[in-house]
Amino acid sequence: MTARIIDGKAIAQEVRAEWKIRADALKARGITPGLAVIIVGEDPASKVYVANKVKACAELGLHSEHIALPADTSEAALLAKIAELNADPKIHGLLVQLPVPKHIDGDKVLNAISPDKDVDGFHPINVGALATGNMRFAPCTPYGSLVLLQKSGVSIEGKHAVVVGRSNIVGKPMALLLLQHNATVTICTSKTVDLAKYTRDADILVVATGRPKMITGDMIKLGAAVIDVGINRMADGKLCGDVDFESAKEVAGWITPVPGGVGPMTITMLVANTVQSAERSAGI
Ligand SMILES: Nc1nc(=O)c2c([nH]1)NC[C@@H]1CN(c3ccc(C(=O)N[C@@H](CCC(=O)O)C(=O)O)cc3)C=[N+]21
Repeated sequence: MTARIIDGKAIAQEVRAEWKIRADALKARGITPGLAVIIVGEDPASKVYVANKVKACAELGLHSEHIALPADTSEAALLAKIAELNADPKIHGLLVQLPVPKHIDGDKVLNAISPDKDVDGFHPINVGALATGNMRFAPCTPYGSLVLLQKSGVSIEGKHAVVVGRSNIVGKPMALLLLQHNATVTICTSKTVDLAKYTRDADILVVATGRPKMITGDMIKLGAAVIDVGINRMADGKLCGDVDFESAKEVAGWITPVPGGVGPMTITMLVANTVQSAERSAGI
């Protein structure tokens, strides 16, 4: 068997076109959705992310601002910038690129972002809203992964979904979203004893561990849908996922590539959340 490759770039384009209609409707009413991204310090990986995000905002005709602060920016100065953007009516979505430098308390930063502009969905109020099924902003990577499954025709209800990785930004919210869609959900961690026992039982397998190629074909159920959230840069400069694509594609029913899988969808859902936030602020 050879898996159907889930084309994240193509699906991202399709979803962006849907959101462009909504952005255009807002602009017709004189409201341009606006996104602000704050980056503290230099991180080579964030350059691609920022470049792709700028492109997506431009495609949809959104207003976007990039605030690049030096690595030695104080916590107080960062919190002041967040307060300024919280109060800025041109800005409907605001995020601080993670991780922040060690001298800054990341939780304080997430708490400072207005829950109404928190397009990452990382503020405790929005985390709680997702956990109780009253979703406001779904975190972009899990949200994008869910849309990839839906657009690929993978059924979720009643299926066994296994999420490997329990981070606050991917694993935990992914598990909650799948649960919301009536999957039977198992969350595994790097400490899980006999991980393959769980992954081999997964109809839907989402991998977000940050460990290159740790899931191999022999750990996957025949016909499973495999979503690879990992983006690892190898010594040769090439990107690879947390799944060993070559062996996995022989067993899986569907699989996302890296790059060109979850990454483009993360950006798309960030833009979608920004448009949704602007709609909400306009009372739509
Ligand atoms: N507050 C916050 N929110 C985030 O959403 C966030 C963050 N911080 N910190 C960094 C990570 C990383 N991230 C990526 C999103 C898309 C691609 C992406 O577009 N990848 C493409 C291109 C990859 C490449 O060519 O390098 C792909 O996978 O095809 C990459 C990385 C969002 N992040």
